[in-house]
Amino acid sequence: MLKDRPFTFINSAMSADGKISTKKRKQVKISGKTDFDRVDGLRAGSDAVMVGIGTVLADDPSLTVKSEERRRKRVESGLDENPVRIVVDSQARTPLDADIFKKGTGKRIIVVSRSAPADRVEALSKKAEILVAGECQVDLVEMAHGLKNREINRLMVEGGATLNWGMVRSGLVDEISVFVGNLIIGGKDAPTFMDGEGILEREEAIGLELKKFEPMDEGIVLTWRVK
Ligand SMILES: NC(=O)C1=CN([C@@H]2O[C@H](COP(=O)(O)OP(=O)(O)OC[C@H]3O[C@@H](n4cnc5c(N)ncnc54)[C@H](OP(=O)(O)O)[C@@H]3O)[C@@H](O)[C@H]2O)C=CC1
Ligand SMILES: Nc1nc(O)c(N)c(N[C@@H]2O[C@H](COP(=O)(O)O)[C@@H](O)[C@H]2O)n1
Repeated sequence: MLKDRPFTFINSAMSADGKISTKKRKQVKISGKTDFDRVDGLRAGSDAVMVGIGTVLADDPSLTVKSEERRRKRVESGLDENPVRIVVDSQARTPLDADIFKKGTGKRIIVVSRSAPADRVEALSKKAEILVAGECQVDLVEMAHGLKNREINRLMVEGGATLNWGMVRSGLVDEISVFVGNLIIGGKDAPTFMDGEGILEREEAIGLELKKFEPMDEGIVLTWRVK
């Protein structure tokens, strides 16, 4: 299976109660300085960094490598300054003035479904490569094959809650790293590390093997292998 798709890992930052934002669903700083630097290293070491359209609309991330030194090293080894930036966006809703287009150099891919409005796809195709996968919603397995065919061998997923779940549920994730910060956010409407549909029975749970735990800033980074 793995040879048909990239090695894929999710990185996220959550509160001690598992929230990745507040109920306002806007970007919240959970990581400390050391963790943000660790995340930057993960980005720099990846072929591509991917988010869902919910994260683009909520956070407007640039997903660039922040360290000049890391960007320089990438260029020295024949890569673009930034990994390919990917948005999973069934209906081609990515704003044309999103920061992923405005900030940093390098390739962008917008993954749309076959039902995405043609005019939106046309407009986005001037800013990014368009990868079509799925009928009404992006088919993540088809997408993963498409990314592998584009020589994306190491894929970093940076959320949000819905895409994280979709990727894990589709059996497309090899590893998870999560920074757990020293705060509680609460709220039933605040996004958690994994939202989506969830499961009904314990037997359906996705098993993990703990690989590493590392105190960082005022929290801890947990690294898990997905069984
Ligand atoms: N603390 C952290 O580390 C991070 C926090 N966040 C936070 O997370 C929140 C955003 O999360 P969320 O709203 O869940 O949005 P996501 O970024 O997870 O995007 C979800 C959207 O992706 C699209 N999508 C397309 N195909 C699929 C598929 N097969 N499976 C799943 N999703 C698919 C859907 O929209 P469509 O049908 O239109 O395609 C879906 O609504 C924000 O509050 C943000 O601040 C985000 C990243 C990291
Ligand atoms: N690792 C991490 N820690 C946090 O505390 C965060 N809030 C996030 N958010 C993610 O980073 C994206 C922003 O990236 P840029 O700084 O714009 O490059 C954001 O969209 C989330 O995916 N991550």
